[in-house]
Amino acid sequence: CKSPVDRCFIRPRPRLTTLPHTGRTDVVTVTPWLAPIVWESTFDPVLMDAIFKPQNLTIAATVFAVGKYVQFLKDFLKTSEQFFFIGFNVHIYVFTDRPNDVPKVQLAPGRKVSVRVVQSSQRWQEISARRMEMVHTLLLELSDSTHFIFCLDVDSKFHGRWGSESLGELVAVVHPGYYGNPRSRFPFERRTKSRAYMAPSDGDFYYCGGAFGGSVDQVLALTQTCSKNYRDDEKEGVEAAWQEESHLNRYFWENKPSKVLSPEYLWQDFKPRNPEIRIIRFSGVIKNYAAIRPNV
Ligand SMILES: CC(=O)N[C@H]1[C@@H](OP(=O)(O)OP(=O)(O)OC[C@H]2O[C@@H](n3ccc(=O)[nH]c3=O)[C@H](O)[C@@H]2O)O[C@H](CO)[C@H](O)[C@@H]1O
Ligand SMILES: [Mn+2]
Repeated sequence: CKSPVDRCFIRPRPRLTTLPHTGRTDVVTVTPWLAPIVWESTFDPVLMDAIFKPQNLTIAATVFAVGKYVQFLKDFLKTSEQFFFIGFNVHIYVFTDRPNDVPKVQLAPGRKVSVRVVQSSQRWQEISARRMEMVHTLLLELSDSTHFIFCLDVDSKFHGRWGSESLGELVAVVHPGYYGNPRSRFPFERRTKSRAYMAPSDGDFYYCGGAFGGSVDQVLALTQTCSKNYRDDEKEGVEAAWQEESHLNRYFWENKPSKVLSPEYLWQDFKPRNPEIRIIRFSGVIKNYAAIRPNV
């Protein structure tokens, strides 16, 4: 047998009438609109890479490190070298107001970091929310040679594989804080005056603002809508409960993600690991908000 793709002919074939031995029965693995929900043991990483690697894809990632958040870059970049799309072309775009403080991290062949200088703000809410329009501007400039993009929080580290299994046209990550809660407890924007408004009966999952992605075209559309809605709210003196995360959730309600990533793809270090979380791939570090944000 020549390639890992061929290997699927010699490994035990899944039988449709019995639960596959590689599947999961303790968690939901498909949405009601038939998008996969990616958990450990629902995919074969060797097979997935054998499908995607020959396509010579370039994966972009954006990360913002404004003000004191530059301190998170070193671990973010170093751990991305260990776990994020290993063996693919990866281009990480760092947006910062402190370009001289961006650490030099040793990169494997095919991997690149670019720095883009952005303005700071006196409010962390604005720094976080304005990411949408800056990502949108970046995407307008990218050539056809970039295929997929992920937009990630910087205050985080990779701890496990994040690879080709996460690729899709429109990719959302379920927020680690709310996946056990009923819809009524999701912290959606509930005021009708905001464009991020969600009615009590609305919502599939509560998705996180700290990680999302998809094809360049799909993320272009997403960032255009979310940044416009944030700006239009702002003109009327309205800021959604969780800024761009609220607008993102509204967007994913109207535009269903084609792939959903489980909270393995954005955990939080302060949370104990629940039994269904067999691997933590990416996780937010514990931080002292008062010490690192420009406002409280
Ligand atoms: C895990 C997760 O889903 N986190 C989301 C959550 O809070 P978080 O508490 O995780 O927000 P945060 O403090 O990490 O801010 C979001 C991101 O904005 C950037 N930043 C923020 C402040 C600053 O002074 N400098 C700077 O660079 C940085 O990339 C940071 O990772 O809610 C926010 C809503 O506003 C965002 O949706 C975050 O993505
Ligand atoms: Mn964060």
